[in-house]
Amino acid sequence: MISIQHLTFGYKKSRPVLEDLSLELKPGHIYGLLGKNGAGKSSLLHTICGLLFPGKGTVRVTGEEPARRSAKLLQQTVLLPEEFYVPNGSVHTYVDNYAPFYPTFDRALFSRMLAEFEVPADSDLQKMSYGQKKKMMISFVLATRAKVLLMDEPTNGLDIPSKRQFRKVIAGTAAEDQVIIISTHQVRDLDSLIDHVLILEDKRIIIREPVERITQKLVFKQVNQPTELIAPIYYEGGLKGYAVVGVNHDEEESRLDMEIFFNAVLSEKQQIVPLFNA
Ligand SMILES: Nc1ncnc2c1ncn2[C@@H]1O[C@H](COP(=O)(O)OP(=O)(O)OP(=O)(O)O)[C@@H](O)[C@H]1O
Repeated sequence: MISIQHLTFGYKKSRPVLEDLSLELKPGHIYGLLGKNGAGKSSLLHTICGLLFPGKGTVRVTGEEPARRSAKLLQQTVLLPEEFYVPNGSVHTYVDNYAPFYPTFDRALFSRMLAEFEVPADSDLQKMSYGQKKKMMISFVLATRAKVLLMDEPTNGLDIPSKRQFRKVIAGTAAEDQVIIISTHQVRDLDSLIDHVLILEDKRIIIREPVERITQKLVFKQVNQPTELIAPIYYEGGLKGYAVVGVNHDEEESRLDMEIFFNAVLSEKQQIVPLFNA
């Protein structure tokens, strides 16, 4: 569905943000895109939807180059940016104006999601809070039923019940023919939703793994002392003891702690990345 080969992109030629980045993404999955501030996550999402153009290499979405901005592809690729603009008017007016760009737009689904998020459909967009606008935009993006949904920090600004509703609506609408990429720093909001982890570091994707494979290779534990795990690769102390990551030598079952995994990968790249390339 999404095939990126040797992509190099930079706002200035002399300073690439993404360099020789290759990535294949398949439909039917929810990918969590993680990376430090400034790693290039938003730039990558903008390149996938054709708002930024590759300097070198190729980006293909359903076989087409997004940079060509064909109507057929634009109807099937939707980006929810981190910062977005809403025009004057009501939610109804917004849908009347923008839904026609998406032939698969599902108005009934949109109304159900607004109700789920408790956003009144007759609200004036300019009078809504940031969180309410965001929930309207999330509902719109999902209701397009587009094949490629790209969301940049979608849970920023959502209150705690809305984060739970967000997980519920995504889990309830994600389809087998869709690729969903969610760029986030709020991994704890989403770690039950994401089924593949992408880590962008050093201008390329250094981890692209299904959650099950991560927990096959690594074991995640909460312990009183880090030494309770033989040869831990990484640990972090907290109020309840230590979160520890080690090599899963004994095929132990554990639950992926995405935040600890991300920190472990960045801190112990040399040890962890080769485990997945083997
Ligand atoms: N419009 C722009 N012009 C010039 N440089 C830019 C522009 N947008 C982003 N950059 C630079 O490109 C790099 C990657 O930015 P990008 O927004 O893609 O990162 P990010 O991983 O999404 O960051 P964050 O997690 O902070 O949102 C940063 O060094 C940033 O300063």
